Amino acid sequence: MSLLEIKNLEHRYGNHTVLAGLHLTLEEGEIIGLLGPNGVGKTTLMKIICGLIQTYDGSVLVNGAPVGIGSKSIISYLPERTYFRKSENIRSAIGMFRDFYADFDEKKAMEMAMDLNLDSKQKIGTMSKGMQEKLQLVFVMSRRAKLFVLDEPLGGVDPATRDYILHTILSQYTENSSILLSTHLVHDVEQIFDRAVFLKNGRVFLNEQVDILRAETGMSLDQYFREVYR
Ligand SMILES: Nc1ncnc2c1ncn2[C@@H]1O[C@H](COP(=O)(O)OP(=O)(O)OP(=O)(O)O)[C@@H](O)[C@H]1O
Repeated sequence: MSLLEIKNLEHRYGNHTVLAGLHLTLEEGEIIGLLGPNGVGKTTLMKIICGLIQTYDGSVLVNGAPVGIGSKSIISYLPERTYFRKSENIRSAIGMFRDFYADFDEKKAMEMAMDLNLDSKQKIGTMSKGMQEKLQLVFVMSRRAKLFVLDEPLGGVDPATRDYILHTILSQYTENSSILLSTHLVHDVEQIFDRAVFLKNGRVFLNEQVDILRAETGMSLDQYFREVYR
């Protein structure tokens, strides 16, 4: 059974078709880069996988079952925008996550937050955008999920912190979990990808192991990305 099996997925916003017969199968134990230019449909696809968009045609199976309560319990999702309440601090947010997710590792979350020099008593609303994004990632990665869906986890953070975050992502990842990660920072992130999925015209244009891609094209993933979307 595949971790993710998508067949003939179609989604439109009004008259605007974004996903047009997309097929994608992913197995467990991989870090997958979901790549493509602005507006190609990465966030839309992630929201469908995570059950936030329910209006679509086609079939989406997570661990063999349709998207629903079961799939939500094994997916940890980092949305493109943070969703903390501004008045809470790290401690109270940890309490909320603990109540919400049975697989949330509170100790790990606090350790990672301290590693990132976040102050557990500071109100989240007074943290900078980058700090809030780091915190959100810490929480999302502190679940023992089977599939992590990370929408642009590095968007707002400084280059030094990117390395810590990549390290965090790698260290939380186990052989029977997978990570689907979208980013425009292909050069910075390609070292951690096992597989790259390129979207184009509402479909999967390419789904290949990154090592094979590099060997076959003689290019880095970043160079190949620029070629494809030139
Ligand atoms: N709520 C919405 N209503 C109407 N159109 C939308 C909505 N959300 C997204 N779209 C459109 O759907 C298309 C795909 O958007 P989506 O956010 O999935 O792309 P993306 O690949 O994640 O882009 P980016 O890399 O810029 O984040 C875009 O043309 C966008 O304008």
